[in-house]
Amino acid sequence: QLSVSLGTSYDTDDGTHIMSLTMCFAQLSGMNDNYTLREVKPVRLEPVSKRRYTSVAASPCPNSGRLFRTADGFCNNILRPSWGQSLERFKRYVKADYSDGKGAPRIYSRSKLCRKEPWLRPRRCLLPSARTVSINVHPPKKVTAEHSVMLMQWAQFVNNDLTATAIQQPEEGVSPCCKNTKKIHRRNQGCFPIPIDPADRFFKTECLNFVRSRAISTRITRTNPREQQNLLSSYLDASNVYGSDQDTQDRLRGDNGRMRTSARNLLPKGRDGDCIRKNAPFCFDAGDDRVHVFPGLTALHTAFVRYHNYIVDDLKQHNTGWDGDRLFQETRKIISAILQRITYTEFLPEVLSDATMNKYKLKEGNNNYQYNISVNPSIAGGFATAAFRFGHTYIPILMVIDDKEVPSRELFNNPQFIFTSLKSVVENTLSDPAQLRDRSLSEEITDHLFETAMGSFDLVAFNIQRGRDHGLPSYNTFRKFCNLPEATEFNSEQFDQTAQKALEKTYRSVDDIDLFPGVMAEQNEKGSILGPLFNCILGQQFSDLKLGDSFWYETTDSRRGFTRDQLKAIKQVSLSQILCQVFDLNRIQKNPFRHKDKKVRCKKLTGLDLRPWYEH
Ligand code: HEM
Ligand SMILES: [Ca+2]
Repeated sequence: QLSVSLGTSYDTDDGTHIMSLTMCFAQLSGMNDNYTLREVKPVRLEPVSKRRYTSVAASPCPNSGRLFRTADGFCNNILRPSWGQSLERFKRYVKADYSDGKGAPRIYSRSKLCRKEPWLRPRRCLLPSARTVSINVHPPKKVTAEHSVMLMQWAQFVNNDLTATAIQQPEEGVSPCCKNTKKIHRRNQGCFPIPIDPADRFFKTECLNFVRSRAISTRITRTNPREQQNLLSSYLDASNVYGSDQDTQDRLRGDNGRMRTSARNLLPKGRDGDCIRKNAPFCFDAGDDRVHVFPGLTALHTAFVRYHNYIVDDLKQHNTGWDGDRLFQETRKIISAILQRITYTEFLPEVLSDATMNKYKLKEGNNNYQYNISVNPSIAGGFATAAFRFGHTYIPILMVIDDKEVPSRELFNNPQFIFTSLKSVVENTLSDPAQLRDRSLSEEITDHLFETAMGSFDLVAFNIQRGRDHGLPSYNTFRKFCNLPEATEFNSEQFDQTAQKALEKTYRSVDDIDLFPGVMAEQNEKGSILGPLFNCILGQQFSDLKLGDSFWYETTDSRRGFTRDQLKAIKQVSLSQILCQVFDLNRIQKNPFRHKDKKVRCKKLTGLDLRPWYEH
């Protein structure tokens, strides 16, 4: 079923090849025959984050005059300039757990039961296949949520501002991965295929191809184990709109501070192989290359490029002395601030409990934001590889577009409806329900992800396998990190009865439970759609992203922040109002994340008052 052609690859400094996940999937699924990789620039082998300056004077970062964010996040922290910069390593909240202590995936059970004959050397048991965990612990169930598909889309849009893991290409001769099933568990190389049971409900192959994430360093030891690399600036800085490096930013920029667009004010034309182009005239270009993954996501990218241009056009009229650079940077700063504010004041309260919002100081303050230069704003593995993947549970089974039901499997990576029916995509992203946040996930993503004639994938199995690839410790280890009691038995009270049974059927030991299934199986915390461990990991990461960002929108540093009046104006804007404005809607829910919320006339919502930016 899966015959794989790996196409072109790019050599980096160290001779390995990297690409992002979408590219990898596109290739593995044979999405496009003439698929070629976007050029990947040579990558620093060693992160420079060990470098620490003890004084502002010694730091290479400017610290006077009017300051704007760099494209890649460099120098946001003037003493640790590479913290949060694109191409840096993921940080870890909990020490890595590799099966060889260095970099081989976590594959062995803690259980001692696998010695068949007592006189022989005990044999270590393997963990269950990630596909088996997916089938047993995350079966499909059709229950819709009070939340709209827009909540799922915002989560993904934010995610694509924060994290994209660099993927290694399998070595020549090793690919396709599945040809080497015999030794799969012992490999510390590019391939780590997911075994499939012959009785699998859907897949008829022996295994699913899986390419390991790129190791940031080739010098791996027990004290310096394998680490993964984030291709994005980790800051919530609208890098999904503007790119995570200067070249991408330059490519996306138009004249006079504007962003480039294409006919009918859509995103600019990108490279042919970046999407399924069957019925679309072209693929788009955007700050993050996963822009086509779902129509609502493409719509949000379109929304913020349009909004950028709207602001630039207004400021240009009033500040005739500003050149294109100034117009661009001032607007980019407003857009990043609005993205931060929507995320922390509109989105997070929908998913985290009030207690978590308070504990991690995630609520908007009153002129009392304190930047903390010793907080590392990089993304943690446990967040990217498990916790923030909670959004996958929300992916709908279908979407209504132009009054027709379209199964999600036909929407992945397919931009055709953006060209034909953008307004309908937006309206239905707002009014269609998301799937309920529970441990079940739809077959659209567990059997039919990125489906083509060549085959398809299981996203849940990938989440679990990715965790093992990254040496992510088990669920219980993270419970300990969060000061939560560890599960000692499968019938621990944080799981409901059916989840207990599913976990027990799948794992030999409670200490084997992978983070993703464990956290997904937890019962929700009061006032949250997520359990306590989710609340802790997400709370901690969003706290780091806020306290460790010297350009945080509420900063009182006059060189990096806004004036009082500007901030006041920013605090009037809402996601609903922006969507109304850029898509010319008539009515919308005040809360775009709840599909049943009462709709109001768009005219009633307050927009961004740009007068505080006018220079006269
Ligand atoms: C239409 C919906 C979506 C599809 C088809 C999709 C697909 C994928 C795929 C294929 C991966 C890579 C898996 C791997 O090999 O490790 C991934 C990663 C990820 N997804 Fe999704 N996803 C969707 C929505 C979401 C949503 C709503 C969220 C919520 C926040 C989310 C969060 C993540 C995260 C955090 C990662 C890891 C990113 C990285 O560091 O590389 N995804 N997704
Ligand atoms: Ca970013």
